[in-house]
Amino acid sequence: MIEIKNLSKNYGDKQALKNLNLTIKSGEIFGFLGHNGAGKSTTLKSLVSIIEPTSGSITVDGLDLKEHRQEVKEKIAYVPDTPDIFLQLTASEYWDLLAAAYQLPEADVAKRRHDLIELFDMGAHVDETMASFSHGMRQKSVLIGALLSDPDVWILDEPLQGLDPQAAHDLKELMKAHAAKGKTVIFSTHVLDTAQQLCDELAILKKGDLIYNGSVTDLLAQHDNQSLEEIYLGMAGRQDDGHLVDNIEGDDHE
Ligand SMILES: Nc1ncnc2c1ncn2[C@@H]1O[C@H](COP(=O)(O)OP(=O)(O)OP(=O)(O)O)[C@@H](O)[C@H]1O
Repeated sequence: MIEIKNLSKNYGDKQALKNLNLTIKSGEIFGFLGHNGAGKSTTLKSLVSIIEPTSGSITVDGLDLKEHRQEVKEKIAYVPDTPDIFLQLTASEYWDLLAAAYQLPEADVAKRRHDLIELFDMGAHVDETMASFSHGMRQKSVLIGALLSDPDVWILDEPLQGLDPQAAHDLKELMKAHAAKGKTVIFSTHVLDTAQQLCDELAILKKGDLIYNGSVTDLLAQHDNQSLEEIYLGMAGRQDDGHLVDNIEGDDHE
């Protein structure tokens, strides 16, 4: 279980996160939704200690992140929102580097590495550089690297971005299977269908504020016959009755 208490993050005088309180239970898929700049990546980066929160605390399975940083990090797989990293390395060198950093014995990791490469159809590309990859191939390489150590908690920032339909399907199945084993999957997405399909629980952020936390089922039940898109836009969206689109593509401009 992950507990986030009174978490705030300021960048200079910009408040990216305002007093966030959340409990994320093991065995569930937890999704973060929110417009660009709402604070999703800031939250996820705080959970993996990439950024230092301005205030508040995070505990993972009862361990305070500040006091047990290394121990907690070993439990976590993190996929950042951009896969443009270690571009000079081949995919194989990148995974070797991660296995060494996590001190994973070759014998333990070999089968999982092989299986992940096969699942994401990267076998023909292991000796090619990350720089030569398409966005989706880099994303697959980063996913394989993050999941090599078989950590309990997966924290995935827009993980489906750029994946082909097969890889997206496979990753969603992996996420469900991981949660079904009683482990934790946390991810952010802008794709509401994906959120509806996958999430047990949701947090919706708006300009650093938490505006909804609960199950997708409850959210849909509270809004008769509305789609998740309609509900989401009603809560987090702009109230402009469509005139901004008309300004650009309306009849007056024909
Ligand atoms: N390193 C930084 N320096 C200054 N401001 C930052 C920094 N990182 C994020 N911010 C600001 O913090 C706010 C939240 O950003 P964050 O990246 O968490 O949003 P997000 O919800 O992940 O957005 P997106 O959907 O576009 O990825 C934004 O206003 C952003 O400009």
